Amino acid sequence: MASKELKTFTRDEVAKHNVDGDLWVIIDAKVYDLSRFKNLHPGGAAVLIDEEVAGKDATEAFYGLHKHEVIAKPQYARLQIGVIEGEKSVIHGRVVGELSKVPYAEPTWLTDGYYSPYYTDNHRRFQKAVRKFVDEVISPDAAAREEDGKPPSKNVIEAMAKVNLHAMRMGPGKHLKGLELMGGIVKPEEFDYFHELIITQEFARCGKRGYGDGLMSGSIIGLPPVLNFGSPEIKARVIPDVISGQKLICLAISEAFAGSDVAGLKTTAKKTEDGKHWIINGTKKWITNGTFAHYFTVGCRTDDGFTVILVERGEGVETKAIKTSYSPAAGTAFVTFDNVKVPVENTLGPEGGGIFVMLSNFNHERWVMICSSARSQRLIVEECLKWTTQRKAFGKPLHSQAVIRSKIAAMISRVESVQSWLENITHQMNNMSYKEQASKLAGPIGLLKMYATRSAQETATDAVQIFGGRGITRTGMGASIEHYHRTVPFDAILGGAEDVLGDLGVRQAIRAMPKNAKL
Ligand code: HEM
Repeated sequence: MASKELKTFTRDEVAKHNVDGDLWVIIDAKVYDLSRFKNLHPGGAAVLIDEEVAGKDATEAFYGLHKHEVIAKPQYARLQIGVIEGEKSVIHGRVVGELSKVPYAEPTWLTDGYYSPYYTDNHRRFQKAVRKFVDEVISPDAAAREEDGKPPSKNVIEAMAKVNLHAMRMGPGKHLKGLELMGGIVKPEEFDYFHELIITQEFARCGKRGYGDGLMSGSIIGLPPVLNFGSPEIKARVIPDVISGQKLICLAISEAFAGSDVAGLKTTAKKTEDGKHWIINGTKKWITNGTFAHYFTVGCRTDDGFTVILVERGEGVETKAIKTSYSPAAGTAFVTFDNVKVPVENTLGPEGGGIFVMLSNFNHERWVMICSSARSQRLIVEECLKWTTQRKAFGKPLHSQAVIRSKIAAMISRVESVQSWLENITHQMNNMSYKEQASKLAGPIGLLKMYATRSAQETATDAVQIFGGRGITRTGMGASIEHYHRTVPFDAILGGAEDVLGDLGVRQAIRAMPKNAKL
């Protein structure tokens, strides 16, 4: 509705429209005519005709029961007929590209008046641009695709390619050479792990876990073996395909038979008699992006042990969707390889050296997952702070209950400690060679991922308790909480189960114990 059509009313005038058939309410200094909408109201007519609501200021009642996005929808916004004389609306939803003012809703470095040793002005400019891009391009698609379960839209993948987001999500390195990054905000040689952390954390703000994985997360784990171990010919063909968003690649390691236990994998690759091809047979399970991937980075048993081979979709390759507890937008697949013939040139790294190819990939994958988990937890803190402020129980805001404040205290402490440890590790990554990272950071990253995902699950449980029935309802006020609680275990399983990672961290520490260290 154009604003000039809106009239100005006094509160007394509005109060006269307080009966069935002539029903107005005030919400945030705006006047709504609900006379006809009343019978369509999902919450029923009775609550609107109630004498506490009809003709009155229903701001508090409205925000106790609806998200702001309800009233921002065009079909409801047009119920507005006027504004209250001399008053201004103060409530607004997320503003594109803006930082939240809710305490702890942003990491410290993005909070007014606080400092950080890690981020430069360039990181800040980069964050602004990525946030705007996510708010404008990705978030609307995330909400729609999470609902209909289709893969992320092609126009989003293409828009990401245009600013080279796919390439940046592989981390700093030679693959960025000559590319214009985020419209030139950051030079390829300046791009560091804090820039990548920013991308991952801004993406996580969409709060749609299945879609998030659908957004080419398969490439983040499937492409590095090609980048680091592919032959020059393979690199020249596959890398441009993937970073331009034209083709998708996924990592196919885990099987119904084995996950973390790579030695237990059953997919085989046998050489043809002339030694020119591999013949691959076997199955892979839980392969993220598998249903729509064009390339598969596949872990195989070979005569020499374990070997990683690049397979293209074609004869003998089949993918079927697996129903998981998050959206099919992630493209989670069961993959079968039936006598698939692949040139030996597609071998990634040395034959029998697949374990090293995989291990060198794990640190980055797990670090990306921590970045994402930390940001998703923060989103939940923001939801809980808003909800406990606007929701009244026993006549007072929910946060007037000490037990609620204690849950929020624990949530804040968890997310802040995860973010601080993460930034410390990211700083180490910026200052270590890839090889040093593999030897010095595998343990800390494993431990932090374990800590982050345990924290995330505790926060999810606390949030459901705070939201009550709404925390288990897919629409309405608690929709984000329900979604988070349902999908949070993905972080704790993908990239290595919690106990395995914690153990890895401690074993690495034990190996480094000095022989002369005694009590
Ligand atoms: C412009 C005014 C209003 C619009 C457009 C509107 C719209 C909606 C919508 C779309 C829902 C479905 C739930 C959701 O998506 O969040 C809903 C539920 C509800 N509404 Fe309204 N509503 C309005 C005003 C009010 C007011 C003033 C009350 C006063 C008490 C109210 C009480 C409720 C209740 C009790 C529910 C059910 C909530 C639940 O299931 O948790 N609504 N409303």
